[in-house]
Amino acid sequence: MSHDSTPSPITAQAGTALRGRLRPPGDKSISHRAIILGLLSLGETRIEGLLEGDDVLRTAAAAKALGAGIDRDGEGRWRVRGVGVGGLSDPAGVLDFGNAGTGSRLMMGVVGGHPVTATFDGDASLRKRPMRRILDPLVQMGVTVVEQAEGGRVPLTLRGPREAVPITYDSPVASAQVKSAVLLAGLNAPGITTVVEAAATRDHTERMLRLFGATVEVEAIGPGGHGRRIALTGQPTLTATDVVVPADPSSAAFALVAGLIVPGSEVVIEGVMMNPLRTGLLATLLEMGGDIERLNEREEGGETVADLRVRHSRLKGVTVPPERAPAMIDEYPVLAVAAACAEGTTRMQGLHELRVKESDRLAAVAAGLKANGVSHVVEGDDLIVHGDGSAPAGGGTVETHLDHRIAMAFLVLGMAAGRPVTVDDGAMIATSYPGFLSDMRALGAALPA
Ligand SMILES: O=C(O)C1=C[C@@H](OP(=O)(O)O)[C@@H](O)[C@H](O)C1
Ligand SMILES: C=C(OP(=O)(O)O)C(=O)O
Repeated sequence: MSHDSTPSPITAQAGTALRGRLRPPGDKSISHRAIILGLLSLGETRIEGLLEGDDVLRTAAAAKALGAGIDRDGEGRWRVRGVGVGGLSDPAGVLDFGNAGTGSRLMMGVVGGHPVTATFDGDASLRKRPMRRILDPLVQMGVTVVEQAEGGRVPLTLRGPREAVPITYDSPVASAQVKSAVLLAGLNAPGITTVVEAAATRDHTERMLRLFGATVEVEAIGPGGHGRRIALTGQPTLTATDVVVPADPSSAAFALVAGLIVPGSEVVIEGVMMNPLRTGLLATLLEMGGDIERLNEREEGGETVADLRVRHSRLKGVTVPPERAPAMIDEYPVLAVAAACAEGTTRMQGLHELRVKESDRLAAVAAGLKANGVSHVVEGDDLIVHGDGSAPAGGGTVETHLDHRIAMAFLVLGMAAGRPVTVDDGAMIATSYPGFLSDMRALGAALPA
């Protein structure tokens, strides 16, 4: 998403109850990976339900620049003709990933496993995000960082080695992006590339690699079996396959919380992916007393999905332990909104990774709560929100810092607050959920067209 244009503020206000059904867009993590593995396989991958948000469109453009043939057949229906592992060519221009951490970091892994040179860049938000976490393992695999902005940031240029070295990487951060970058680089390395993670993060890369024909062995390790050792056998022939993308639980989160906090609401959110490494918010909202039913569980695209029926509920404060963070890392902004409407104190612990997202989400959420009269405190890496069970005051303007989730979360707050809530810029919503405003309006939310 280029952000040279003037900001577009959006205001949400409390209105009638939310009612009806909605299907959130395709999962962003799976959408990026479907395009990337399409690029790295032989034959034509057909994707259904692809998220057509700006982040994913950037990944598609980068895949094309690296040699893939890409066609859009209709809404969410895409075809990718791959070049196979080892088949990438030098891109003609800079790979501009806009606002997308996932797209840029995973593609750094792809490029790093091939003897090609590519320059990565992005918007003002992406230019602030740490890339050393990706560059460190890639350098161990033989990649040369030709150029980089200060502190290991984009714009940066990578040159992959003639043959990547398979490594065992003990990841210092709980990050699916780091894990995925190493595994994707390992695809074109002879031998076994292993990633060890102390806490399991979303496993879409591992699952999809298998779907395309790679051998990936996964072992639960560490106390309580919460960690993972993932071993990929390098230089497989990946075969194009069909991918059906389930609805994104991180996008569903907004309607889910809105349904809980707007009085009188009853909403069904359809086809939401229930991968246990993505359901931390659901578990937390249930603990808070949320009336949420999991209906019609079924398999879609290799994942369990369910329809979620949510009704307005009296929520109570809870403690969210740090070990739950990987399973709900993108959902804390909207959980903070639920906490603002709950009775009692909600403690969200171990949120350090929130500081390196599209914005410093810990600071951005705290500032947004303050602007809207919600009592809270940040203690180290913990966010503590005090609610009294009544509607938050609202009336504030929230700075979104080019962060889609901050924008959507505070618009949800506005749907339940005493006075309207304005976000200073809604443009970034299109990176992950282009239909957000119209979907929420269809349920009855008082949002501008
Ligand atoms: O791998 C992925 O698709 C993602 C991993 C997470 O990031 P980290 O790996 O930085 O935790 C998450 O925040 C992001 O939205 C998507
Ligand atoms: C953190 C996110 O995405 P990314 O890292 O891909 O920019 C997100 O979507 O909340």
